[in-house]
Amino acid sequence: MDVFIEKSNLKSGMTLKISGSKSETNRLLILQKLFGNIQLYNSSDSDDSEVLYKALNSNEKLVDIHHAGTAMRFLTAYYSMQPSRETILTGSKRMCERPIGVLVDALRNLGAQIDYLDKEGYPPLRIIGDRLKGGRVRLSAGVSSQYISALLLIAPFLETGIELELSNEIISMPYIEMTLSVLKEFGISILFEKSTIKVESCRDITPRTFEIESDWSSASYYYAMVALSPIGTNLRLGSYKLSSLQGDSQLVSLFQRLGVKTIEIKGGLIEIIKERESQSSFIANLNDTPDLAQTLSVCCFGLGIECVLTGLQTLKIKETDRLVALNNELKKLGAEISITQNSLYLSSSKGMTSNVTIETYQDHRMAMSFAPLALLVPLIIKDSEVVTKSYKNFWKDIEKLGFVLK
Ligand SMILES: O=C(O)C1=C[C@@H](OP(=O)(O)O)[C@@H](O)[C@H](O)C1
Ligand SMILES: C=C(OP(=O)(O)O)C(=O)O
Repeated sequence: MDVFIEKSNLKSGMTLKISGSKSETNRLLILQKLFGNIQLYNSSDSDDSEVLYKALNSNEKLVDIHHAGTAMRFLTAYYSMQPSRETILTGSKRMCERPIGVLVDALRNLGAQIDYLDKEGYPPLRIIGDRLKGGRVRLSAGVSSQYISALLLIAPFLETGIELELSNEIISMPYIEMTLSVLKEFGISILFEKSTIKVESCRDITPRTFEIESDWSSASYYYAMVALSPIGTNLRLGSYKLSSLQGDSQLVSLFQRLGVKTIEIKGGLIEIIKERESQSSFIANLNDTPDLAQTLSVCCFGLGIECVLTGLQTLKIKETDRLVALNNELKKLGAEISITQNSLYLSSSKGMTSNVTIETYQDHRMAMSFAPLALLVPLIIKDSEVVTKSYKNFWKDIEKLGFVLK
């Protein structure tokens, strides 16, 4: 369904509670299944977490995880170490275009039996599970950190643990650190030195609960809304803390440069306030925080400022080629933009075209990152339901904040 958003004003002083981090949730769902005695609070209600939960609690041979990258990668490792189980793991058309060869090769080197059912290096996969022993394996860290997290999550359950030797430049490092932090919280012994990560075998943990922090990537859209509003506008978001496991909490310093200040207040809330005008140009390397690329570039366009983003090499293998999608849609609004394989350049601009229809390319972040522009001009977001991949209540929540949707 397409949604028409009238030119709207953000209601200042409102409070929103956002659902749990999908990255934290999906790691913990795997560990919960493997250890059995973990209780989760504030789990993500995203499609990606629902689909993973369902897969982990079903004995079906055919498992379809739709668009969920983490579910695809984490389950490839998980099914590989389930003795006497055969699984056909597939996903949406786009998922079958997202590479998985680096992970499959690493698992095969550990003894896993995995076949490609269509194109070499891509889902769908046939996985014949077995008791993997573990050991040392080398893989590239330059394509997706999810391959590394997938191996780290099963590592405690392998007889000898795992030793990963990472080659190439490490991308999305905070997601690897999140996986390691979660394992450490359960008392699992980890050593990360230079480019080698060792995880010890450990099958038992003391039963415990885990309170998942809300999703910082979802918070980014509210940062953009506040940045595009008059000075003094503020919102309160929960449940967040400034010392987060999520790399996207770098929003705090990134948006400080766009005039938005963050304060941690009691009760697990943060307050974000438009404190001053933004800088006149914005330059950032997003190697650690690729999911913020759309929010930041669209917000800079709304602010009319120059924007130079680098470290974007992974964007082309996400839900869509996000660099091409940004280039197409920002151009429609009147932006002067150019892209390379790993960067985006946006000139400073004045004004934008009204009533443009934004294509979303089956990418939740295309819909949510363009929506804040309705604070400046009316616009139409195509296939608005895409947001449920990570943020089920997005449209309801922004209506509460004053956005007028039709
Ligand atoms: O591990 C995770 O939870 C994620 C890692 C990142 O992917 P890449 O490592 O492929 O960049 C990120 O873009 C994705 O949304 C979630
Ligand atoms: C890239 C994303 O997710 P995934 O890779 O897990 O599909 C995302 O949520 O922006």
